[in-house]
Amino acid sequence: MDRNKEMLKYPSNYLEIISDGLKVTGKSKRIIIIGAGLAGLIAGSLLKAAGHDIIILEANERIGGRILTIRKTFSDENYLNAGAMRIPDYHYLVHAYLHKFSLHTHPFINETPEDIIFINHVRTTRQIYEKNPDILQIPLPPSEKGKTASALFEEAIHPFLTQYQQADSAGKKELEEAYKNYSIEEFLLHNPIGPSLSKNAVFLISIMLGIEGFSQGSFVDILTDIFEPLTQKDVSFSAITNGNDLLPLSIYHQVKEDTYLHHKVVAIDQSPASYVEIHTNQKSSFRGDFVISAIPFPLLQFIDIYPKHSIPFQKWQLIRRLNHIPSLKIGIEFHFRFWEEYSFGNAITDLPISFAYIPSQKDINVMTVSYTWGERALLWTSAPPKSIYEYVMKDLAKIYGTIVYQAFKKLVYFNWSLNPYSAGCFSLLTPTLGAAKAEADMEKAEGKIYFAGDHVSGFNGWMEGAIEAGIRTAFEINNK
Ligand SMILES: Cc1cc2nc3c(=O)[nH]c(=O)nc-3n(C[C@H](O)[C@H](O)[C@H](O)COP(=O)(O)OP(=O)(O)OC[C@H]3O[C@@H](n4cnc5c(N)ncnc54)[C@H](O)[C@@H]3O)c2cc1C
Ligand SMILES: O=C(O)C(=O)Cc1ccccc1
Repeated sequence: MDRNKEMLKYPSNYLEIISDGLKVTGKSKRIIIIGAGLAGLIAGSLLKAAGHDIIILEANERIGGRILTIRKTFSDENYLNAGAMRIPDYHYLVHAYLHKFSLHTHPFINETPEDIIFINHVRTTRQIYEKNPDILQIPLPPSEKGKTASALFEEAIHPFLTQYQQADSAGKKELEEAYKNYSIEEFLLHNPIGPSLSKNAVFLISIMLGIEGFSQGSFVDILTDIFEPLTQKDVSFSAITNGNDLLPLSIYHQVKEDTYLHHKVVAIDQSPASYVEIHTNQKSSFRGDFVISAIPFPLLQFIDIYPKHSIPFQKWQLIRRLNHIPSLKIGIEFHFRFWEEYSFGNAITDLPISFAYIPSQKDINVMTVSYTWGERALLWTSAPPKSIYEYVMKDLAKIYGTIVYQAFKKLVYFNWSLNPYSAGCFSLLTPTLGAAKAEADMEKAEGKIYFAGDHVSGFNGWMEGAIEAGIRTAFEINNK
């Protein structure tokens, strides 16, 4: 995929707005922003710098939303990015803000030849597997033998991807329309324009590419949007040294005195002609000219909006259905970095832990020992908390050896499905939802209500999307 195509998505001025701010129009407005995640903070900081009067209402005791760096549980400078953890090299808006705030980054270790693959009770390394894919002893038809999961996946999507990359925007829309009813799993099993794969090949691809939690996701959406960075071979990733929350915290310093924590918005009333009134759980209310909802769509269902029909039927249908998929991360601080002693890499497995990532920052002893999405995360949600240690360590020992028991120091986990401030991880479009999204015109403001957040962007599920939507809404209101 042409990584620069993402840049073509943006009006050229997004990067200028990050470096120079919005144009000062002299027409100061009061804007209420719901949510102090990345999107809300970006919108608030830009509007404030352009001379507007802003208020940010945040339900939680902290800012940052789904960027969550857990520190206090661990010793010394150790931390776990329990939410956003990696930044694709072509997410230009994120990188522009990292530059603006002089935040240091280091390469995020997404995959290495030393990664351990433990699938079908077979333990091997990525470099051995890539030379001999049949080592996993997964029953495959002759046409699929000797091919890696990536090769099988690339063969299956190549015809579509070639057409899509060569098409102009009208052609892309036609292709999206033609294949909008396929889930990723359905496309791979009953490929309309390429080789169909066996069930076992789709199983293998799901495990190796992490789409197991997304199997019912829209083929078009997964390939062209949400999963794109993870399925392209030549994408590199980075992470903010000492924790990804340093990005929202850097922005927060600019709007701290305008932000109310512990203020959960419970109602938006845009009935009055000349203002919108926001009510919170603190029995306080705030009036403004406009409001930016920078919270996940699922949570908007808990907010009363007046007049009821000020949100069109199609958009309410989407708000109700654009649920966030489950996700759970488990981190362990170890007494010593055993992975360095044995040159171990990350882990990819069909065991319950699914993915494990060794820390990319060299002096950190905290490993992400399990990262799951979708139904794989639900398995952990069902586990009694006191069993999590036992289940995790059993899997880790199979992959890294019993050294993990000697090295163990402290375990922490974060279940995004049980998080009242996000209702899960991020939204996943199913084929029918893709159509509903197009109909609902998600980005369009409804009266005085503007919509920001990764879910109303070209980068759903990524910080890039939160920034894009934050800039878009600030830009639109500033020009009113
Ligand atoms: C497990 C996980 C892994 C991820 N990995 C990556 C990654 O590697 N790279 C990447 O780029 N992105 C990743 N993401 C996605 C990224 O974190 C999000 O896209 C981004 O942080 C979303 O920002 P946002 O401002 O749109 O929403 P949020 O961060 O969800 O912010 C919404 C805010 O609104 C607040 N809120 C909710 N309801 C109310 C209410 N009623 N009143 C007031 N406030 C309210 C919440 O407390 C929250 O602070 C990951 C996310 C998760 C969960
Ligand atoms: O990189 C990650 O781990 C994320 O969660 C981002 C993401 C977003 C959407 C699909 C897969 C990964």
